[in-house]
Amino acid sequence: MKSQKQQAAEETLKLVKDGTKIGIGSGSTVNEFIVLLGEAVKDGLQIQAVTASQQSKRLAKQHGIPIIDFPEHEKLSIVIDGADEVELSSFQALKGGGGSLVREKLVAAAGETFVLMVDEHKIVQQLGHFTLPVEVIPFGWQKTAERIKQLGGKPQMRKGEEGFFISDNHNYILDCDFGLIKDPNALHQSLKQLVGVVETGLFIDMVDGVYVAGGTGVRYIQR
Ligand SMILES: O=C(CO)[C@H](O)[C@H](O)COP(=O)(O)O
Repeated sequence: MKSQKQQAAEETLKLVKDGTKIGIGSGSTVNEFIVLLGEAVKDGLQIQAVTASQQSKRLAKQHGIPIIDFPEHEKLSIVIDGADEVELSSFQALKGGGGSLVREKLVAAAGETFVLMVDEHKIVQQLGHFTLPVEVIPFGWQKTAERIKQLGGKPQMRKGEEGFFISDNHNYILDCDFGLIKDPNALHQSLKQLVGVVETGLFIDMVDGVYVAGGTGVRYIQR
């Protein structure tokens, strides 16, 4: 039997059109999508893809998907990604559980359409059950953590296999508990103003649609 992640990935694949350039995010749901996309490429689908993480790039290459560098001047027709939480009344999303939030946001911003694939437990009334990943510059990170505390967050350094987790951009991730987030945009703006913060996992006004997989199948919710 197919998992909810596989079902969501299968539906999302139908949005990928022949002859286009697409963006691919990261995470376990995206991994399912990459496997299916690889099969479609073997069956003749012609696409080129930009990946938002080294891990997605490796997997995409293994599955025969043609990879291109980040496009400087062109738009990607669609960008597909997973998420840790989505709030559907305003279509704000929280991402970065896999630590690739900066590149995911850059790739998403280059897309004409940005679509998420999630299973239903990731749909929330208010973001913030999942701690908010914030990518920070390693230099002086303790001071950056102090500044985040002054905004009301409880930052925890993310750990990797050996010591601190290091992002693809050679930065650290602070997983910050702000409780339930009443105003995601205001929090995102406040964090972005702090010295040492590179990016937050709040994806504000970026999401165009969400495939939600649940017990009764997959539904598409358009913004
Ligand atoms: O933001 C992400 C990685 O930085 C992922 O999209 C998010 O963590 C969801 O992952 P998964 O599909 O494994 O649940």
